[in-house]
Amino acid sequence: MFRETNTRSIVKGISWRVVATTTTIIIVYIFFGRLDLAIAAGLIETVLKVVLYWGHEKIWHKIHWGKKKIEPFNLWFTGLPLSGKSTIADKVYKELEKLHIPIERIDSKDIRELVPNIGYSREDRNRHMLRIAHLIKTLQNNSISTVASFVSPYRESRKAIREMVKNNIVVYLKADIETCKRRDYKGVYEKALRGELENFSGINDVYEEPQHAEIVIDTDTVSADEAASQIVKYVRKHYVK
Ligand SMILES: Nc1ncnc2c1ncn2[C@@H]1O[C@H](COP(=O)(O)OS(=O)(=O)O)[C@@H](OP(=O)(O)O)[C@H]1O
Ligand SMILES: Nc1ncnc2c1ncn2[C@@H]1O[C@H](COP(=O)(O)OP(=O)(O)O)[C@@H](O)[C@H]1O
Repeated sequence: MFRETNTRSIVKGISWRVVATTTTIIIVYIFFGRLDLAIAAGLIETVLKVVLYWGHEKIWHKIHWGKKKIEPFNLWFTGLPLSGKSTIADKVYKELEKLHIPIERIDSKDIRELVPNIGYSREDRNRHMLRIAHLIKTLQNNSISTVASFVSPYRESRKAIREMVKNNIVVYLKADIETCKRRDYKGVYEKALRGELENFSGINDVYEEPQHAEIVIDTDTVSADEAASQIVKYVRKHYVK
């Protein structure tokens, strides 16, 4: 993020006055063929317009009509491992970035690398979710929206997130467990089925389906592109009009 310095504003103001005054001088000279008149018009215009511009800006500063506040929102992707969370969330994030709103992407794999000693027990995952909720809340306090993707298999942790975070949009990516196993490019289902992973959601631990998700998409039948487009449409309708 950049902040406009006072020096830059002043230099920009001067450069614009030079361009505008020169234009006025040229136009008056073309019409009347008198350089003295053209320069006088240019000078009067400069003084008058500096004062008028200042007044005009002051008045508009007080008028709130036509201004739209963009409320930060959180898109929360949940679903079984390999249901398509990262794939679709990445696509959605790429599209939302084009709207020039402050937005961040938070994916489970990046966060788990940063937070050591966090496992997959119910207690660990619930604690982990509270940390993520706190992070999102902090970003929202600075008007930054988020696209977050986590398995988040338990209702209580998704409820905690909803309570802590503003404008929470739960996106439940439904997928048949057999489909997820077929997509297993990470080899995690294979490991879980061999008994090498404990508490693996959908295999040897529960995935509690969301009951109040704002968006539900079945990735068995809906392509990743179509899913992303549905989600972006929802965000544009409710938050970025
Ligand atoms: N035991 C166990 N259970 C579930 N998932 C496991 C487990 N071990 C490793 N993995 C891989 O880690 C990813 C899930 O991490 P998350 O941070 O999203 O989980 S949670 O939200 O804290 O429940 C998840 O990745 P995704 O495929 O991106 O969902 C799994 O591949
Ligand atoms: N309709 C779909 N939506 C999302 N991903 C899909 C879809 N069909 C096939 N896939 C594939 O399934 C895999 C999903 O992996 P990923 O996005 O990492 O899931 P997750 O983050 O839920 O573990 C990717 O290889 C993706 O290309």
